[in-house]
Amino acid sequence: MSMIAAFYGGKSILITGATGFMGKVLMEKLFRTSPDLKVIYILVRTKAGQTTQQRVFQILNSKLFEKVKEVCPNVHEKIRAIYADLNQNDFAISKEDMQELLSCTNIIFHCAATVRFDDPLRHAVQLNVTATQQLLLMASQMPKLEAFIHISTAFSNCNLKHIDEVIYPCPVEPKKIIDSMEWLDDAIIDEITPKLIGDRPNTYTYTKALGEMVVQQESGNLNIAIIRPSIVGATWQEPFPGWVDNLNGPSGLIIAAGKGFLRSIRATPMAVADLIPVDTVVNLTLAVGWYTAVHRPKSTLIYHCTSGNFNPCNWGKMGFQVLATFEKVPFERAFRRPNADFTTNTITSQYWNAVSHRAPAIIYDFYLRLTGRKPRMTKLMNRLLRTVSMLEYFVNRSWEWSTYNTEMLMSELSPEDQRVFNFDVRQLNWLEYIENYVLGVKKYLLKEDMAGIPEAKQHLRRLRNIHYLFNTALFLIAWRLLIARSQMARNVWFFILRMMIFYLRR
Ligand SMILES: CCCCCCCCCCCCCCCCCCCCCCCCCCCCCC(=O)SCCNC(=O)CCNC(=O)[C@H](O)C(C)(C)COP(=O)(O)OP(=O)(O)OC[C@H]1O[C@@H](n2cnc3c(N)ncnc32)[C@H](O)[C@@H]1OP(=O)(O)O
Ligand SMILES: NC(=O)C1=CN([C@@H]2O[C@H](COP(=O)(O)OP(=O)(O)OC[C@H]3O[C@@H](n4cnc5c(N)ncnc54)[C@H](OP(=O)(O)O)[C@@H]3O)[C@@H](O)[C@H]2O)C=CC1
Repeated sequence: MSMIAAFYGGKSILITGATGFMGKVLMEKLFRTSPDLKVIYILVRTKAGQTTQQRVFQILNSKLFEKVKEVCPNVHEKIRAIYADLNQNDFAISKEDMQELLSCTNIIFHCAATVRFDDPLRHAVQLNVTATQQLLLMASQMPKLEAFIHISTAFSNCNLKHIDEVIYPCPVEPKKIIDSMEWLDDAIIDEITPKLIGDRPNTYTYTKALGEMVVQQESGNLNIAIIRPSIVGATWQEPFPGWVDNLNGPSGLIIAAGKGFLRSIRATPMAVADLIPVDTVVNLTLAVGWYTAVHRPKSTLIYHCTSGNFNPCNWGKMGFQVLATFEKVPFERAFRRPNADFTTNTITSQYWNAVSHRAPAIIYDFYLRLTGRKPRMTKLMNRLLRTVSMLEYFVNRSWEWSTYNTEMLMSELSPEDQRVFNFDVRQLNWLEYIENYVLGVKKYLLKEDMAGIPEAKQHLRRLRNIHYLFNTALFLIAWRLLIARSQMARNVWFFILRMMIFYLRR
């Protein structure tokens, strides 16, 4: 019997960010392994015209939850969606709901965040810092609370090369930042943002670091732990391999590469690609919840959920395997044939951007105009290149994360828990994982059918022929222009012709 699964039995669990990528997998695993849990409260806002109930209905009816429905047929009765907006005071939770949350909650998993790299500082602070502070305040009023688990990121201190499982102070106190957001206007905030974030690449990593400081400062008597995952990718094993439902991290780039939009990138092939499957993060999170509640460590423990020091893989190897998978299972209606040119040089990268990305987009838009359609490719390409430029920071550096606490926890688990809540990435076969990841992107993000593979392969052959034709035409035009202008080129051309005739006559 799994001790961790048994621990969550009969518990009332509060999850923020349950509608997000990680939140959904966390809920799924909880219901599947502890179907006798009492209730999962989830804080949900309305979005895209959907009520909170409709959003929950959609999640429960997704493929991700198919196994859960077998194990826990009354899952819809055990999930209690509470309307909440983490940007509002008291999260805009009704009095009755708040009362229920305060009096019943046993465990909190705080996953909600804005993960956008380009969010204005005010918004990122509101969600990643102020909301965390408010949630801690709520937690301090919960008499039955056993553990508060905060999800941060391994990149909250990405300005350092070696990162320990400790909280590093930021030069300006989070409280001062929160206060200043109240009275500074947007223009001034924009102006001081680069100074505040310092040598971090974006507001996301900066505000996640501030969030950790808030956790440390406001922890009071609470039992708290912080988990720092690196780049979270599709599921490795559970509930099935390759599940992914958003474009963050590598997923969007896999689409862009598979559809032939992205063919080169400024990336260091030997840099460690610190990907971590989402089910691994969830298993560690649940194990940490159990350990924190049962063993009540004296101080706030931080757990790095990373792969680099256990089972390193580099971007070069990953890119290669992604391309190999595209050969077997190509994406439909590609713009160009997939390719992967890695360059570490900024000038070469700009050259490839012009030749491989912008020029084909301009030519295609010209073709759309000629055929009476609205040009769109240049705009799309500009957006993609902007996204890529934001991710480049993470594919040109390697970090070392110490994993003392994570290893300690692994050794504390019974063999059964090590199996059911496996977070040992040493067992992960990267080539297999990447292949499943690409397949998952095709199935669950692009919603493409495997029956379309022969047609997709045929389309790629057509693109290859167009490519050869285009290059031959370009060469002939260039050569014709050269011959018209240079005696030397004419001499070479006639020499080649004479040689060809000579050999043909023999
Ligand atoms: C698995 C192996 C990977 C190999 C890669 C495959 C390629 C192989 C061969 C290719 C050849 C080239 C070689 C490439 C190989 C190099 C490897 C690259 C991979 C890796 C990169 C990962 C780095 C991630 C680092 C993460 C570190 C921190 C981790 C965290 O803690 S948090 C989670 C990470 N957060 C994010 O990823 C958020 C990023 N997104 C944003 O910040 C924003 O969305 C934005 C990018 C700034 C864009 O904002 P906009 O306002 O402009 O637009 P919007 O959000 O509305 O979206 C616009 C359209 O763009 C689409 N889109 C959104 N996000 C992405 C994305 N990440 N990638 C691609 N496209 C994206 C969005 O859907 C919109 O589309 P539309 O609706 O059609 O317009
Ligand atoms: N994905 C990754 O690569 C990594 C993620 N992390 C961390 O993991 C955690 C989960 O990330 P992930 O699941 O990928 O992120 P997602 O963007 O998929 O999910 C974010 C969640 O936060 C919720 N949320 C955002 N704003 C509000 C709001 N104002 N009120 C209520 N809820 C809100 C979202 O709700 P809604 O659906 O309504 O938008 C969603 O449920 C985050 O803390 C992130 O920092 C750490 C390392 C890597």
